[in-house]
Amino acid sequence: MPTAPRRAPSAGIHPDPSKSWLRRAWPLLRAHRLMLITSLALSFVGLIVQVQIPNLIRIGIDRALVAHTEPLATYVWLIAALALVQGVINYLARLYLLRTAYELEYDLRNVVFGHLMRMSYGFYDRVQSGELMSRATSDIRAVQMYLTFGPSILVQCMIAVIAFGLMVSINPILAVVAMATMPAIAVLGVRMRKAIFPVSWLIQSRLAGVATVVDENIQGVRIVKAFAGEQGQVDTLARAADRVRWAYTADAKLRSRWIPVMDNLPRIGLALVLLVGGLMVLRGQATVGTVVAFNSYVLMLQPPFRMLGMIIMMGQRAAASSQRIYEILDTKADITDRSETATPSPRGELHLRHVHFVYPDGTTALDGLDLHIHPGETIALVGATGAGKSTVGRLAARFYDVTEGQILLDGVDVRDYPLATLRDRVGIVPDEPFLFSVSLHENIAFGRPEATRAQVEAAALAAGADAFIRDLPDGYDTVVGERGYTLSGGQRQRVAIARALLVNPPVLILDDATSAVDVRVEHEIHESLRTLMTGRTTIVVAHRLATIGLADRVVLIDGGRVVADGTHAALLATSPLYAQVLATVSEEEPVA
Ligand SMILES: Nc1ncnc2c1ncn2[C@@H]1O[C@H](COP(=O)(O)OP(=O)(O)OP(=O)(O)O)[C@@H](O)[C@H]1O
Repeated sequence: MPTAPRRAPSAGIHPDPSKSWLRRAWPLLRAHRLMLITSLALSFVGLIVQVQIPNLIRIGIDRALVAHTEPLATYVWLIAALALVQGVINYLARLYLLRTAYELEYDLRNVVFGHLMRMSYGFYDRVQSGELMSRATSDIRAVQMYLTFGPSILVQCMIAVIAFGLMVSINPILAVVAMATMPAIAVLGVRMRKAIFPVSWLIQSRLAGVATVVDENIQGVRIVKAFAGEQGQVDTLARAADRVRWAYTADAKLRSRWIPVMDNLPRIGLALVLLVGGLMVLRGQATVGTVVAFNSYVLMLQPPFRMLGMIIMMGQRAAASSQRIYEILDTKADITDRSETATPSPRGELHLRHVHFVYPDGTTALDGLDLHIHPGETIALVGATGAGKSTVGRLAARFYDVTEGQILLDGVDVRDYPLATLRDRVGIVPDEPFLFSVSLHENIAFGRPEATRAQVEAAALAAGADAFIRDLPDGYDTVVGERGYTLSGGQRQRVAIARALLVNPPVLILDDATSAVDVRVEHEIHESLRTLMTGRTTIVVAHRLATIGLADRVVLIDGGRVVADGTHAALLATSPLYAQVLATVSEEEPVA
């Protein structure tokens, strides 16, 4: 299916954090100002038309029904025509307003997601994905709503000014009477929102809580089932759902207390207009048409006054939401292109010099590691759990930057490569390969989206994946289930190997690529791995004896540094620690 070309966001957020949230969001609004202003202008015109209708009713009643000086039909047609015009104008105003809102949301979403994609591993170590999801959805919506619906509500409030002017020109005393309840409606509206607002927040966060429980259980359903944890999880969900129920009930109680009050206030306004207006009619100071028209004005004016409270709360919510979005956008990506140095032609020589590395949470993983790997060499990294083996690969591919020391690829510091070039030259097959819910072709071609079917098939063939893919109902077009769970561990592993093969990097890091599979499948994968390793420098993080067998040289790591380096046989003979680590490894070796 051809994908639509992506529209780049029209604008971003002002980068200066010292500015107010609205000023920082200003570039976004400005980018869509034409559409927003058109919508606001249309809605203003619509309101002017709307305000004319009660006045026409007044004239119609007074002249056609009371004085009999003009035909009734004239007014009926006139009002119907104005209603039609107002309908068309309102349709356009609403259309443009919603389009502005969704364009703005599109921009904000793209800006936030683009920034998230630039962030490094360190950032994702710190933040919770649920928290990010909520920022990327409900916070963006809250800001969008205020930026677009806020001005629109303000324009609607202008109706009060226009209508009041018109009422004063008809009957000043009755105009004041008609407006008498409006301040009370505005004040009570603000109070109502203030009372309801915290509960709405509570509902939002509790709904997010339920979503987290559901999400974790769907993601972790295999563990839940494996440990017969279904009942426990159902109870956990019931507790979260009960918290939501409580918050909704509290919200319902508040609303049922406030809404009748808010609904009845305009009726008091109507009664006042009838009382004062009626007395004036009896004394000949006003016409019947005026009383009817002012009734309509009272009803027309109360929604904008009610909405004042809403706009204040929307503003507060948007301010809080924008701060959470800005927090993400203000976090600078720490792994970025450093300089524009000429990159040497790839040979695959990797040299780690006195590398120290401390994870963002303070854990020291590497502590003065020295390692030189020659082009085309395959080394196995061996060590006890937590020794720092995987960290070596993460630093070589620059998922993190070294704290001290240097990693040189073909004589140039990895930090001096453009990131895209570096990632092309250092490939990683992780221990838990991640597959996207797209076709197998797209999964294999992830690093080379332009690859042809023939290239994808060749990579899959070399990785030993071609045969099982062809057996699937749609072959290479088969869409794998979420995270590739419709495939077996060994199949996923082979798809990941094919993905790396297609990119063809001169340096390859296999992070324990066979840990998830049984010995028979491991044997088959080793065949694929051998193909993968030929002609390139390879680091294998090895947990199994068989994997160590793939390497020319074994490097033993302990406490974040190299403690022994040589062939398997030499290390076995000279390093008691190596023998000890191997003994643990062999114990973990699954029985075939
Ligand atoms: N993202 C992280 N944040 C903080 N500390 C981490 C992180 N990843 C690893 N560590 C810590 O760094 C140290 C080295 O971890 P590393 O994953 O490199 O070990 P390893 O030798 O690959 O272990 P294993 O064989 O168990 O996979 C460990 O103490 C580990 O707890």
